[in-house]
Amino acid sequence: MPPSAAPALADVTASDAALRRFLHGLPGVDAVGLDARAAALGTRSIKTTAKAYAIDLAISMIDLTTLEGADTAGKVRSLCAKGRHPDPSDRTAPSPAAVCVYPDMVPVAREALAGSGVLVASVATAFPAGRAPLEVKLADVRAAVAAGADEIDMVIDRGAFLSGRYLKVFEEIAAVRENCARVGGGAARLKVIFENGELATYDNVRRASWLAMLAGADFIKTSTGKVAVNATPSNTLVMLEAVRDFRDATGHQIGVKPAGGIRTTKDALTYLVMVNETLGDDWLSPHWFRFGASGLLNDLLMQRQKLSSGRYSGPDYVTVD
Ligand SMILES: O=C[C@H](O)COP(=O)(O)O
Repeated sequence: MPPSAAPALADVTASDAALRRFLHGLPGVDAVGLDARAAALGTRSIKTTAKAYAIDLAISMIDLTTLEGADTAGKVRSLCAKGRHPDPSDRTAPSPAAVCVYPDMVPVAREALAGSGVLVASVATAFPAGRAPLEVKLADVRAAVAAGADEIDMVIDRGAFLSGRYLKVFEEIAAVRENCARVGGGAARLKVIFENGELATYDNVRRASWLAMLAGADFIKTSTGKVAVNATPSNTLVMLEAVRDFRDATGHQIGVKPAGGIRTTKDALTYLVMVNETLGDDWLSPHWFRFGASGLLNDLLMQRQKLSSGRYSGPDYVTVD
């Protein structure tokens, strides 16, 4: 429980039963209204001047990701080079927030990004399925942190969540958080991935959001990018509302990271409009909002070039993805 959590929330994690009562007592999500709201926000138009600003903001919010079994040190180095200088012809192009890799690639990314200001994020906890004993998951986290990860992206135990064992999920997140501590002080920021596509209902997404925030998540993240349904405007909107309500209740601000399947500038701008309308300026920074994406950066760079030069340079021009 965050230290200054409101007294009304102080007891909700004391037992499985209390946690279940609390999570099932949250207001139900009106799925029809939610989908309509998310769709309406997607139709907003943005002025050209605001668009240039929004594109740069979106670039700065990317966790530039490669999470493939076939990843090599060479591929990770190329991605990091792109993170340092996304547009070699225009040094004013901002860098993404982080490069996100598997734990064994953290030392490679750490070295390649040294001094760049681009963070190293690592998935951990037996990503993406999370099917391993807790000790194995915690060792995964410790190894990534020891190798220099600035951020850890963990997956929740969806089997436990879906069978109502909320306290198990809570305790696992809390244990991972403890293991994010760095020797010598400080801690990696913790992003908690729900895999919304497996949670089946928006009510479950809302419950998972509160559960993760109560357990000490710094960020809540929609998806691994490895299942059929990943981030959607609707399931992200549920999470935006949850972080808003959690801050109202506790004073703690939590970040949000939609991930998986976000590939176009139009998609990214839809999410930024949603953040702005739901949460306002306080979340419009890479510290509080991220896109987990492998292919979004190139489209944003192409749109950025189009805005400044009036023409597209084409996908080959913006290099590796
Ligand atoms: O967390 C990031 C996702 O794994 C990236 O998914 P994507 O390849 O669909 O962009």
